[in-house]
Amino acid sequence: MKIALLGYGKMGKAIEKIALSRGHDIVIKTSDEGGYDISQADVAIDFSVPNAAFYNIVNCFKHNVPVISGTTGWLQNYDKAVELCKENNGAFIYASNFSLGVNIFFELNKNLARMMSQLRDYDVSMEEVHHTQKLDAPSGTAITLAEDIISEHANYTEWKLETGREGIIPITAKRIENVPGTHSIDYKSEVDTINITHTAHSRQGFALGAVVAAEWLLGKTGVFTMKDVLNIG
Ligand SMILES: NC(=O)C1=CN([C@@H]2O[C@H](COP(=O)(O)OP(=O)(O)OC[C@H]3O[C@@H](n4cnc5c(N)ncnc54)[C@H](OP(=O)(O)O)[C@@H]3O)[C@@H](O)[C@H]2O)C=CC1
Ligand SMILES: O=C(O)C1=N[C@H](C(=O)O)C[C@H](O)C1
Repeated sequence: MKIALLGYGKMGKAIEKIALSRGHDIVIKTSDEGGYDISQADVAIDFSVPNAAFYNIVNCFKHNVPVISGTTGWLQNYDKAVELCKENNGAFIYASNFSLGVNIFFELNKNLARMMSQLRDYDVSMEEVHHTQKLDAPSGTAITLAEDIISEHANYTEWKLETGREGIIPITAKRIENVPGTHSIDYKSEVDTINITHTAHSRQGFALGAVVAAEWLLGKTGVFTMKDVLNIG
């Protein structure tokens, strides 16, 4: 596959290594908005910055190039991207987290939330920890986890980056040098705490998931998620 890397930072470089090891070619690697011909690529992988992702994705739709995006912090435009994908008969996968481990963790989180919904003595809270260069907070993964709890748990309708109030999931975002990504969910009562945590040891899991998603998307049209790619849940 000829791959365009839209965003050649920490993730772009990790994806390049894995893509090459799986026999793919990198035909574009860019950290700019333009100055390349996207139609040279069979597939594009966008890991850029929040204010660039939407443009990069829509540019792929316009040139009939399937696109994977892992960029977080641009989701106010996600519905518009889906609409434009359909209008252009394009192919698109966004995931807040491409790693297999986190996608299993997403399922665990939903199942746990469903069970805890019966137990009114427990309050939920979430913590995410990432490296200090991260531009967005809370992380995209934390937002997915919180939205999944809201959809499964009768007590919660919102999340906020603050301490808890009735009906609100409090999320704490910490920034510590070199942490690839840790997400932790606590259900706390007076007598005990139930905790589930996912800890990424490197960026390799995110990068492998993105390349696997790109391989899966080639030749398809439509809007998909990692659940479709991994066939889990
Ligand atoms: N979904 C997932 O599994 C994961 C998602 N992420 C997300 O991916 C994104 C990138 O992460 P990471 O690689 O760590 O960040 P980096 O800051 O290391 O890389 C982002 C790159 O994008 C470049 N860039 C800036 N503007 C544009 C543009 N218009 N088009 C293309 N590239 C541009 C930046 O260039 P410059 O430095 O010159 O501005 C930089 O090289 C973040 O949103 C992060 O949250 C990260 C890991 C996993
Ligand atoms: O910026 C990062 O590094 C990461 N971003 C994603 C997010 O916002 O959830 C995924 C992963 O946690 C690493």
